[in-house]
Amino acid sequence: MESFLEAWDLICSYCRSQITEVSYDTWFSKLVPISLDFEQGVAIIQAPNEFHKSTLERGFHKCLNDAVQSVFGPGITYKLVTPLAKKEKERVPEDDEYEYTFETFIEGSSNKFACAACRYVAKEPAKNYNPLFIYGNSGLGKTHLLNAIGHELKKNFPEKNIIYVKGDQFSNELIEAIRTGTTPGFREKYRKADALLIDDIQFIAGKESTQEEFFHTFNTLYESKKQIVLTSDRPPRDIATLEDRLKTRFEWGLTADVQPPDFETRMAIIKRKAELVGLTVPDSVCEFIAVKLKSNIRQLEGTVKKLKAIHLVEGATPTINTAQRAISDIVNNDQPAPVTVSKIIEEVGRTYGVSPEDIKSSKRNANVSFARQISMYIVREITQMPMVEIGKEFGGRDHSTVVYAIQQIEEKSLKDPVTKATVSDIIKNIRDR
Ligand SMILES: Nc1ncnc2c1ncn2[C@@H]1O[C@H](COP(=O)(O)OP(=O)(O)OP(=O)(O)O)[C@@H](O)[C@H]1O
Repeated sequence: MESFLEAWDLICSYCRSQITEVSYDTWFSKLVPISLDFEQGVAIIQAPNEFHKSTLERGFHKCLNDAVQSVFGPGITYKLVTPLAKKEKERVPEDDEYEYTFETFIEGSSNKFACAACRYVAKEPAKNYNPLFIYGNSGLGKTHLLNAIGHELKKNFPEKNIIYVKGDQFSNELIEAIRTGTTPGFREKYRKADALLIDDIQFIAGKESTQEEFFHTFNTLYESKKQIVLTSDRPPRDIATLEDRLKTRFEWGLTADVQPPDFETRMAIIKRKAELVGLTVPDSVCEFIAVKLKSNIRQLEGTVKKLKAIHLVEGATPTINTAQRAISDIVNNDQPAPVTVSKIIEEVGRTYGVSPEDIKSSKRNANVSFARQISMYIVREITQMPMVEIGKEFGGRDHSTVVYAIQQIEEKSLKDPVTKATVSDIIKNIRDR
C-alpha cells in the first residue's frame, strides 16, 4: 500500500459494513483523508463542517475508530478537522497555521514603507506616527501587519494593555452596550487601552453613534499619548461617509499604503509559504504561480495550501499541472459570495441601527421606513430584481411601494450628499464583503 488514500478505501469499506447505507452516504462519504502521522499515532480526516464533525464524534466514534485500527493497527486513532472558513475573520490556529508576526511577513517594494512604519510604531509607540493609518486592497497584508504590531508591542511592553478589534466588531459591541445599558463599561474598556489597533475601520463609516463614540475614544487616547493604528481598504479621504472630523484626525499621523507585490516579492512569498507548510515547490512551479496570481497574497497563500493538500492526499510533488488545478480552485472559491437580499438588509440595518426584522415588518417609524426604502433601492441597484419580486422580499409589499421607495431615494440622493454617499458606501461594503 503506497498512500493514506489507498488505506482510506479500506477504512471506508469497514465503516460501510458496520452501518446502514443511508448513514454511510450521509456521514462518511464526504470525509476526506488528509494525513497519517505514525509518530503521533493519528490519522487526520477532514469533515466538511463543524456540524458534520460533531455528529460523527457523537454518533459514529466507535465505528470510525475501529475502522482506523483495523487498517493501521491498535494505537492509531483519528482526529477530525474542518476546513478553515473562507476569509475567516477570527484567526483559529491550525496545525499548519503560523502567527502574523514581522518574522513571517515578506517585505518588498510594495509594502516596505508600511512595514517600516509598523515596525517603528511597535518599537516606539505614540512617538512620531500617531495614528498610523494603513490602507490597501484586500489580501495585501494589512491584518497581518496590524497583528504583527500587536505581537511586537506585547513582547516589548508586556505590561501594556493592547486592544485589537475589527471596525464592525467595535460597532456591534457598542450597539450591544447601548441595548444592555453598559456603555460606561464599553468606554472604559477602549479608553483604557495603551495601544488600540482597529482593523477595517471603514466599517464604522456611516454609523452615527459608532463614529461619535469612536471620536471621543480617539481623542482620549490621542491626548493621553496612546498609540492608535488603523487599517482600511481606502485612504481616509475616500471613505465617503466617514465624518470629516474623523477623516482629519486619521491623517494627523502617518498614512501608508500597501500595493500588490511585484514578481520577486510574489516568488519570495510563495517559497516562504511553502516552507511554512513543509512543502518543496520547484522554482518553475513557483514562477508559474507568481505569473498567474498578481494582485492578492491571500490567493498565493491559498494556492500553496491547496498544493500541500493535493500532495498529502495524492502524494504528488507539485507540478505545473497541479498548480494550475490549485489556482483554478482558489480563484473560483475566492469569488465573492452572491449578494442576497438578506445581506443587503443586514448591512443597511447595521448602518442605520435598525434590525432586519423591523425593515421587513410593517412598522412605519421614520427611521425604519427610511432604512426600508434604502434597502429596496440597493436591492434594485445591485440585483436588478423585478419590482414585484422585491416587494415580496419585504413582507409581501405591493410593487408600487417599491417604485415609490426607489423614487424617494433617487430624489433624496440628488438633494442630499450624505444620503448619496451613505448609499454608495453601503453598496461598496456589501460588494467587498
Ligand atoms: N507580505 C506578506 N508576507 C507574508 N504573508 C502575507 C503578506 N501579505 C499578506 N500575507 C498573507 O496573506 C493573507 C491575507 O493577508 P491579510 O489578511 O493581512 O490581508 P488584508 O489586507 O487584511 O485583507 P482584507 O482587507 O481582505 O482583510 C494572510 O494570510 C497573510 O499572512
